[in-house]
Amino acid sequence: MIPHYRVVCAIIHQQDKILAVQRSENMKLPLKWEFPGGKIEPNESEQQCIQREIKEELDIDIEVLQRLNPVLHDYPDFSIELIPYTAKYVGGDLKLKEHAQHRLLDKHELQELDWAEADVPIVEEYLEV
Ligand SMILES: Nc1nc2c([nH]c(=O)n2[C@@H]2O[C@H](COP(=O)(O)OP(=O)(O)OP(=O)(O)O)[C@@H](O)[C@H]2O)c(=O)[nH]1
Repeated sequence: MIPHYRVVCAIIHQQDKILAVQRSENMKLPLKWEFPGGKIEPNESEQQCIQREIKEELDIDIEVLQRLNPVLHDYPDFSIELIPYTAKYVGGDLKLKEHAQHRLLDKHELQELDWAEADVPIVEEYLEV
């Protein structure tokens, strides 16, 4: 059986821009772009998970806004349920703890990135909102 993960990610707005982060070479899905987030731990709510992961990975504070539709995706060696939330940047200086780089993008630039496959439908749905 391949592992299945429940992963929460945040589409974070900072003024008119949206934050995207690039996975580093030594992570799974190397150099793919994603929304920051991570696996839900036991006894943790989705909202607690996203707050914790954003603090750990980026050291910024966010306000969680709206849950969007989850995506089920099968990668060759694991499967995920990826649950996106929109969120607003509230404060703190962004420090990348795990990722290779970050970009703040206009909405129309999002589709230019090489997204992790599970994120593609999320970007598409977000652009329709
Ligand atoms: N955080 C996040 N993970 C995503 C996204 N899209 C996507 O396929 N994933 C996958 O979901 C998995 C879980 O995320 P994670 O951020 O906790 O993974 P991790 O650092 O523990 O990876 P690792 O197992 O290599 O240490 C990762 O393998 C990642 O590739 C996304 O938009 N955000």
